Amino acid sequence: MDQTITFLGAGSMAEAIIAGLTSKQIVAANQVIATNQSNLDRLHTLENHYYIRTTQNKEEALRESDIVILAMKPKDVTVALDDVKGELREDQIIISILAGISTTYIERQLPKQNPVIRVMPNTSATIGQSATTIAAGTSASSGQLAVVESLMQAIGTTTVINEADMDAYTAIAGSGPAFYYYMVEAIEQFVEDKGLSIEQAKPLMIQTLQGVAEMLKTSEDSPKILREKITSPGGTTEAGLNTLSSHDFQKIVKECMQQAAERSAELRKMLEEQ
Ligand SMILES: NC(=O)C1=CN([C@@H]2O[C@H](COP(=O)(O)OP(=O)(O)OC[C@H]3O[C@@H](n4cnc5c(N)ncnc54)[C@H](O)[C@@H]3O)[C@@H](O)[C@H]2O)C=CC1
Ligand SMILES: O=C(O)[C@@H]1CCC=N1
Repeated sequence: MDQTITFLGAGSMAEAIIAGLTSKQIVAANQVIATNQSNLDRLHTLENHYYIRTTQNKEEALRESDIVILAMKPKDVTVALDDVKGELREDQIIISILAGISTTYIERQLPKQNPVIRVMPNTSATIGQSATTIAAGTSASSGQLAVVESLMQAIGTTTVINEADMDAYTAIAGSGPAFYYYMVEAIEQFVEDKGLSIEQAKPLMIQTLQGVAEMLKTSEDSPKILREKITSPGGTTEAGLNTLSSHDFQKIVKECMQQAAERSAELRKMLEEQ
C-alpha cells in the first residue's frame, strides 16, 4: 500500500498494529507516523523499534496522511478530535479502534464528511493473528471499506459486521484474548503448585491450546462433541469438569462476556449522552 497512516495515540494497541503492519511490510515503515499526548520517550521507543516516524506535531502528521487511526482511550476521543479536526481533509479515512464509540459520534465531531470506519482488533495483531471486526459508518464507500479491510488483513483475519453487533464482538475477540490468558495464568499457578518446571510445562500448555484451536477450526464436531470425546465415564476429565460445573463455569463465562459487551455500550453512553 502506498498510503501514509497516522496513529493518534501510541499505546499498546497502536503498537500491536504497527508491529503487524511493519513486519509484513504492507506499508513501508516510513509511511507510518505515530503521535501521542505527551510521552516523548514512548514515541522514541516506537521509532527505534519499528523504524516508523513519530512526532508531537499532529497537524504536520495529518497533512501528509491518507489514513488516520484513532488509538486513544474512548474517554479521550472528543478532545483528540477537537485538536485535529481543523486539519482534516474530506478524503482522509478515519479508522477508529475505540471500544464502544460509534461511527455516528465520530462523524458528528468532524466538520467534514470524512469516511469513518470502526474496527475492533486484538493484541495478537503483534504477530499477524488478530481477529478483527470491521463496521463502516454512513459516509464510507465500499471502496474505502475495502482499503481498510486490506490494511487490517495485514494484522490477521477480518470480518465485516453490523455496527450493532460490535459490543458483542468486542467481548468475543477484542477482550477475548485476555479471558483465555486468565485461564492460562491459573494453569501456570497449578504448574507452580505441583513443583513442575515451567520451561517443560509451557510448551505443552501452548501445544494443547494450539491443538484445540486447530480442532475447532477443522473438525466437523461441535465443541460439545469434542469435549465428550475426551471425557471417559469415571475418568480424569469428568472429575475436572464436575468441579467446573459445580462452580457454574459456563454461567460465569457467559456473564463475563455479557459484562464486557455491556461495558462497551456503557463507554458509548457515557460519552455520547453527555
Ligand atoms: N489494548 C487492547 O487490547 C485493545 C484496545 N482497543 C482500543 O484501543 C484504544 C487504545 O487502547 P490502548 O492502546 O490499550 O491504550 P493506551 O493507554 O495504551 O494508549 C492510549 C494512547 O492514547 C494517547 N492519547 C491520549 N489522549 C490523546 C490525544 N488527545 N491525542 C492523541 N493521543 C492521545 C496516549 O498518549 C496513549 O499513547 C482504546 O480506545 C481501546 O478501546 C481496541 C482493541 C484491543
Ligand atoms: O479493555 C478494553 O476496553 C479494550 C477494548 C478491547 C480490549 N481492550
